[in-house]
Amino acid sequence: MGVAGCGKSSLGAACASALGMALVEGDAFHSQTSLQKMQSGVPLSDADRTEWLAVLARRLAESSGGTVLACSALRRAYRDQLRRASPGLRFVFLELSESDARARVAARLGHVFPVSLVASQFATLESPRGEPGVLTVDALRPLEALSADVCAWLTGTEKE
Ligand SMILES: Nc1ncnc2c1ncn2[C@@H]1O[C@H](COP(=O)(O)OP(=O)(O)OP(=O)(O)O)[C@@H](O)[C@H]1O
Ligand SMILES: O=C(O)[C@H](O)[C@@H](O)[C@H](O)[C@H](O)CO
Repeated sequence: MGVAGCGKSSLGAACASALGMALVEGDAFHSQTSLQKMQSGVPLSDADRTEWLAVLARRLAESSGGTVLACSALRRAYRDQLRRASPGLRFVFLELSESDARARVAARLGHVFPVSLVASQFATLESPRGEPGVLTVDALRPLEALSADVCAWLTGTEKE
C-alpha cells in the first residue's frame, strides 16, 4: 500500500514471484469512470474507492493460498474493508516523501496517473503505523532489498 509511485506494483510483483503467490494488481480493477477521472486530474472519491475495494476484497476472499495485492489502500477505512474480507491480512507500507513521489510519477511515461494528483494522495493518506500486521519500509531502498525484507517478515525468518 501507499501513494501513487511508491512502488506497489514493482514490489508486489517481486514478492509474489519470490513467494510463489498470485498477484492481484489493484490498478487493473478501477472502473472506466475512475480511470477517466484520474486521467483528467480529478482525485477519486470515497465512493469510487469503496466500489473498487469491494471488487478487490472479493478477489482476496475467493483466493486460496497466499495472494499479494498491490493496492493504494490510503485510508484506515479502506484497509479495514480489505481486512474484513481477508482476516489476518498484512500490509506493507511503502513510505516516501511527496517530492520523491512526484519525481517517480513524473518519470513514468504512458500511465493514467498525472503528477498533478500526487498532492491529493498525500492529503488522503492515513499512515497505517500502529495498526496490527503492518510493516513500514523505505520506498527508496532497492527493490531486491525490499523484497527480501518483506518475504522474511511474511515467513517469520527476519533477522533480529
Ligand atoms: N524500490 C525502487 N527503487 C527505484 N525505483 C523504483 C522502486 N520501486 C518502483 N520504482 C519505480 O518507480 C516507479 C513507480 O513504481 P510502481 O509503478 O511500482 O509504483 P506504484 O505504487 O505501483 O504506482 P501506481 O500505483 O501509481 O501505479 C516506476 O517507474 C518503478 O520502476
Ligand atoms: O486510491 C487511489 O487514489 C488510486 O488507487 C491511486 O493510488 C492510483 O490508482 C494509483 O496509485 C495510480 O496508478
